[in-house]
Amino acid sequence: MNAMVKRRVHVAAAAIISADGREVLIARRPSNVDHGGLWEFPGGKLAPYETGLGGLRRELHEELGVEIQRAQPLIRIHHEYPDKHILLDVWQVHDFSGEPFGREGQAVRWVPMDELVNYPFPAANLPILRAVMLPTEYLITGEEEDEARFATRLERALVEDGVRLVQLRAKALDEAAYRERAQAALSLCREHGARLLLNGEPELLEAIDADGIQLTSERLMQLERRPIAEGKWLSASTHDRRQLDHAGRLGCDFVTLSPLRTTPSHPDVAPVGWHDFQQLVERAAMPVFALGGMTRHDANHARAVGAQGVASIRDFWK
Ligand SMILES: Nc1nc2c([nH]c(=O)n2[C@@H]2O[C@H](COP(=O)(O)OP(=O)(O)OP(=O)(O)O)[C@@H](O)[C@H]2O)c(=O)[nH]1
Ligand SMILES: [Mg+2]
Repeated sequence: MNAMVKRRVHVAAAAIISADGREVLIARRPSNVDHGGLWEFPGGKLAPYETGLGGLRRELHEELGVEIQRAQPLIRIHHEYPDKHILLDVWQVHDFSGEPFGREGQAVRWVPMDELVNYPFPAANLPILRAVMLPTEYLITGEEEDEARFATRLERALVEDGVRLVQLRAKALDEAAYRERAQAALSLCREHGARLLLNGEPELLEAIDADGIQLTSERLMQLERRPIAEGKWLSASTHDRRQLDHAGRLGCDFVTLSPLRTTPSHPDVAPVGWHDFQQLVERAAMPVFALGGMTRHDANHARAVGAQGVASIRDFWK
């Protein structure tokens, strides 16, 4: 086949979420088709002139016998298969009518989010799994000198705001003090079912069994290989195309992209703005959180332009 005329395929797929928010519906591809026997998110190729959501409505009706009531964009993935370029346009479906079943004879199964990794999916699907498992809000902890007040603030965000993803950022602390705070933060996060990423060196995970590491953009660019195991979450701070591409090569599970707006903390840095943000995110190989002047009120807009959601200190650290 001539590589110059690789087929371009636009596919719409759905992460259908159970009413309690804990499970997602997956289906097994028949053994006689492309990627046969692998699991997938239900959906299929768009017909000419169909929109993503329009095509998805048709596919879910045909494949599962359900009608979409409410859907939100989750992630768009561009992936090169040997024979084709595929755009996977994935939607999170929160409400639907009808009882899903395999109308084409395929197996369908409700699976708890954190068991998704045990199912074999096509190669393009890894970022989708990440996106399904991640929330729309990412709390970055702010300055705090007092450990008791730190704990109170973190617990407030976990309980009142329902935060489920936390980055412990504490540039003012020395290593010993950081570790101590990390242990306290980890217990609180565990207690409330939240994940904790440590902002710092990958080696920190040897001392503190947190859920992952957030790299600075500087550290990101120095690394040539993923520095932590697949079972832990790797994130990085990015500000431009070069850093996003490098994060993709390194196998980052998600990233932040900033500053979306000008912020008091970085007044001299030119903001990315929604327009460029959307273009950068479109080509990113992993879920992206918008950071910089964001509040939870920006989350829907962020999703609409392709982001996983918003990351913020200000809006959660009260
Ligand atoms: N639906 C779906 N397709 C996926 C996923 N991941 C992935 O790589 N693909 C690929 O995207 C393409 C989707 O094609 P499909 O076979 O579902 O298309 P379709 O429902 O329109 O079927 P048809 O062409 O047999 O009528 C396949 O090449 C498939 O391997 C996924 O999670 N869901
Ligand atoms: Mg299909």
